[in-house]
Amino acid sequence: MNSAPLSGLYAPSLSLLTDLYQVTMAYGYWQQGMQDREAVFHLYFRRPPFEGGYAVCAGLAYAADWLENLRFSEDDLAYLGGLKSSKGAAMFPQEFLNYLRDLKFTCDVDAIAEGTVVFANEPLIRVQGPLLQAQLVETALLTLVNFQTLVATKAARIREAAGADTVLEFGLRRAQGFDGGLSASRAAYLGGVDATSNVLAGQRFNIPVKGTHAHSWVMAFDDEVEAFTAYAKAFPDDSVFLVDTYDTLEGVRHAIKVARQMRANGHELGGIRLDSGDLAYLSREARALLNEAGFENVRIVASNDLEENLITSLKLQGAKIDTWGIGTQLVTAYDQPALGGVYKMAALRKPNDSGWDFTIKLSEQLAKTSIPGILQVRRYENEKGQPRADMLYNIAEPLPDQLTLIDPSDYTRRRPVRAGAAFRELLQPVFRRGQRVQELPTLEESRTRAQREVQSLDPSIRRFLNPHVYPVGLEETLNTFRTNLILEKRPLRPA
Ligand SMILES: Nc1ncnc2c1ncn2[C@@H]1O[C@H](COP(=O)(O)OP(=O)(O)OP(=O)(O)O)[C@@H](O)[C@H]1O
Ligand SMILES: O=P(O)(O)OC[C@H]1O[C@H](OP(=O)(O)OP(=O)(O)O)[C@H](O)[C@@H]1O
Ligand SMILES: O=C(O)c1cccnc1
Repeated sequence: MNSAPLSGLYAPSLSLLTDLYQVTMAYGYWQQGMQDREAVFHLYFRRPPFEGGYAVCAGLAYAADWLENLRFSEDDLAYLGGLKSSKGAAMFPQEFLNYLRDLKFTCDVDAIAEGTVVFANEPLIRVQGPLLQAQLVETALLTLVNFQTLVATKAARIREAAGADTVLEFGLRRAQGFDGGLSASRAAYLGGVDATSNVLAGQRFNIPVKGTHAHSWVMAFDDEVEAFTAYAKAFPDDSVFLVDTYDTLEGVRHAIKVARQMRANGHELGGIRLDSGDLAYLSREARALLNEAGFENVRIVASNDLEENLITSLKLQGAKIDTWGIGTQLVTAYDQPALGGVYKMAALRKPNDSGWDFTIKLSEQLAKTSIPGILQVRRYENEKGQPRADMLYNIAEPLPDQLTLIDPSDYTRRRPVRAGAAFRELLQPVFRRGQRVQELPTLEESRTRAQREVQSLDPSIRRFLNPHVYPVGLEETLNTFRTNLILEKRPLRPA
């Protein structure tokens, strides 16, 4: 179920889930005879989303599934064969389509496990293999990883604000289409919500499904008491009544009335839901009414455009809310609708030679200049397993004895690595020569990892407002190499 999240969702083949320019470049490389030149690409983002201090990596299960199924079907080839150039000729010749028909994915892929906390500039995925293939997979990897990482991060922030309270994801109706809704539900669960209202996500990913009822249920009856009584008849042990259709506190009194009848019949009301008005005030009043009536265990669910900052504020206001229902803001990542992850070439084998050319994309801003090399991410941790700093280094070059981390956007900021400091390497093999070499963790395992990893971060990095920047440095020889490559590639303009 979890290992093949895309299968059967769309057409038999998803290989055309790409931008046209990947296919035109593939044709060009093939025409040049460059298709098998070995190349290395990294997928990374340049800034954590939501002006936060970290991101939660997600989407690898989808990406691995897509890569494993990368082959062009006859329908795909017929479609590509029908594409025309501006002069009306076939865009791709039959020989190239034949090449695509036989194409098998043979790259090595290393990736950071889903649920790991990650930071700017760290490759989440490294692809190494024939240039044509390593380039062709760019768009799919980005679309599959960017969105889920974004939503998992939003969910982790909401989880942080909610503490030990229950968080339900209610976003499907507001999501970016059904595929957006489905991957958002998966990523939200991975990032830390407890359940979803999305039944398809429940079925496909084994996520617990939960919910209450809508205003229309109340409107379909003559009055609230009748509506609640009918709902309790259908779900005597799992009822949560939505109390704000007409007047919230009056609704709470009606819920209490029905809860008494339920208790007389041996059942307990599960909760009430507030969906409008001042949620701090109304939840406190509702709690008082419920407690006075002997319903201390009836939970108060709140919804209405909630997100992490509102949850924090409501808690500060003394709101008595046990369960948070979160839709729009979570699944659309409302305050930052895209992660901006990129996929950049970092190394290319020299022609007729076994050595590497390390490649770089320059930018006016140092922060946007790519990092050359075949990169690994080494995470240094203290005795308690808390992350202290990450080091990016080039595995194709020997490491010096004394390691120093250099901030990639400010070389004056540097920190030496203590001798014997404990670390783990974050990029782990997923494919070797196109074959899966690792069973990926289940969604549940990735969710557990995410909670553990986020909690292990220093609170200064987790805070929402102006978080501390977690140190990610380039190993000194890599930094020197990068600086020299920038100087070599940048044209000298006389003053
Ligand atoms: N005590 C509070 N402090 C801060 N924000 C709150 C508080 N109570 C509710 N909110 C938030 O204020 C926003 C607007 O609430 P409001 O009740 O006006 O919503 P509404 O959708 O206009 O209500 P209605 O459904 O009655 O039209 C929502 O995002 C809600 O979550
Ligand atoms: O507010 P969200 O975080 O997106 O959570 C989902 C919302 O969806 C439902 O109502 P809907 O918005 O369809 O109608 P309503 O606003 O009129 O209640 C529900 O009552 C929530 O308010
Ligand atoms: O079950 C609910 O209460 C629910 C589901 C979807 C959207 N809003 C609320």
